[in-house]
Amino acid sequence: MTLVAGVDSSTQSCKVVIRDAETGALVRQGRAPHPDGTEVHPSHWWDALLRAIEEAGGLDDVIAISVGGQQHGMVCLDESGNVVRDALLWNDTRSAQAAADLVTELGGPQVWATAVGLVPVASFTVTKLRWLAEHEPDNAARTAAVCLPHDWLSWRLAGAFASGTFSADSPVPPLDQLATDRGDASGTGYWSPSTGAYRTDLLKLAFGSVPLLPRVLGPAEAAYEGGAALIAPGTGDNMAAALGVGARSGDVVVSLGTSGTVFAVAESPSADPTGAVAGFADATGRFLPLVCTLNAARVMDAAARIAGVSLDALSELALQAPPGADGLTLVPYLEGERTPNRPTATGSVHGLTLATSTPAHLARAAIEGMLCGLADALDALGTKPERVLLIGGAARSEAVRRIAPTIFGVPITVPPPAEYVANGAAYQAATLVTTPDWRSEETETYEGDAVPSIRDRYARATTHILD
Ligand SMILES: Nc1ncnc2c1ncn2[C@@H]1O[C@H](COP(=O)(O)OP(=O)(O)O)[C@@H](O)[C@H]1O
Ligand SMILES: O=C(CO)[C@@H](O)[C@H](O)COP(=O)(O)O
Repeated sequence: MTLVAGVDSSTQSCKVVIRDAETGALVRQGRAPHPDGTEVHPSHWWDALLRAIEEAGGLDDVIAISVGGQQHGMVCLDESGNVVRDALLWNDTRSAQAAADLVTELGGPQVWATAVGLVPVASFTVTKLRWLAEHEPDNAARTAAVCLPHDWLSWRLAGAFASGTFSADSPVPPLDQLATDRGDASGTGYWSPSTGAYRTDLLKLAFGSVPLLPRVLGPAEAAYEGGAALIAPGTGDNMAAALGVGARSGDVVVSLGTSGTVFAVAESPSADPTGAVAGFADATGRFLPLVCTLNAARVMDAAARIAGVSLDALSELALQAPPGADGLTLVPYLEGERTPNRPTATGSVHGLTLATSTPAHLARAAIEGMLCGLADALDALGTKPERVLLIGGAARSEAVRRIAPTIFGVPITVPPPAEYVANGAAYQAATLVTTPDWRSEETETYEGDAVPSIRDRYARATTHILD
């Protein structure tokens, strides 16, 4: 059996799957948590990856590996390859003003959308670099190279394979060996999906100089060869999820992880001047228009904490309340929000009465509020899906699966719970060594009558938000 490994280094944890390259059969897996917070030293991701690899039984028998990683995080390296400061993550909103400034300086949202397929908001790397230049000029001056979480982990893996040392002290390769892929590069704000080239002029506008950037690889190009295993180009976690779930034309994927994302596979690049849709590239040579919210699975974590129950109990409670929770409406801007662009917004609860002041109503309102944000995202995407696939940690909740059709107004297809980002990365690794024939597993379909009043009420509630 020929084995490949796939890694999902996402916001909350690192997961590793080891699969048969030919059939995709799962052989072993492991996981380890990441620390909380929106700025994290990348060494924590490396430690978590090493622990997840160990739990997955090691890589000695693996011939290729690929890393899918949380998008947009700013990893700055000095000339020796040391990390300059903690990485600012996709959900860190301190660069909101930098984003607004950059939009104005280049001539408005349309110019950005045409240039790089997206309009800057705090999530994107380019705005974090502007923040760094303005607020930490010494760190900016020490920055010799900038890369993304998956680029950095792949580069560290290359050093580990080359030296045979998988530890905190594994040597690192030279900076000019850093590599990335189209998918993750398209989330920086200084790489154009339509031309396939860096826009170093935009990086210079933001940062004042142009540090070394990773080479951008095509889907079938190995990033590193010569060690004990090939290292595939890797990609952003959403691009890897699209691969893992086998997304095809006509599909829309709704992913409920730390972020909520709604995306589709497209044949041509997109440029949305409203900024709602980010016109990313994907990991197959095509494109991945995507809408992202900052508030998804953790809204349920928060509701469970308030109610003092487990996630499973929260799910059961939510199904005890009626659709619409008798008017209790929760706007889940617990981390600010990205779509709509409300970086300083806070969450709110509307419609409290004696009758709606129950844990069951709160549970239902939390799930409905989270899903309403994603239903708005689906509208913004503007495609009429043939299938809506629901994945991510919160898709494990029975209440989420059953409530989703009432909010989205379409049937929802739910693949078996699995690590689709890690699976997609493993699939990418398999393509380096074989022509994989991975069968997709049976899906379940959830249907239910749409209840438009829930979204109407939610829309009204979003106009009464405190910053
Ligand atoms: N049964 C469940 N019901 C609701 N939420 C769940 C359930 N299982 C896991 N989650 C949530 O899913 C989230 C992790 O999902 P995941 O897709 O792995 O996130 P990420 O990729 O952003 O790290 C956590 O917030 C966790 O609480
Ligand atoms: O910023 C985005 C997409 O643009 C997020 O989707 C990140 O890629 C983080 O993903 P998760 O950790 O929630 O999977």
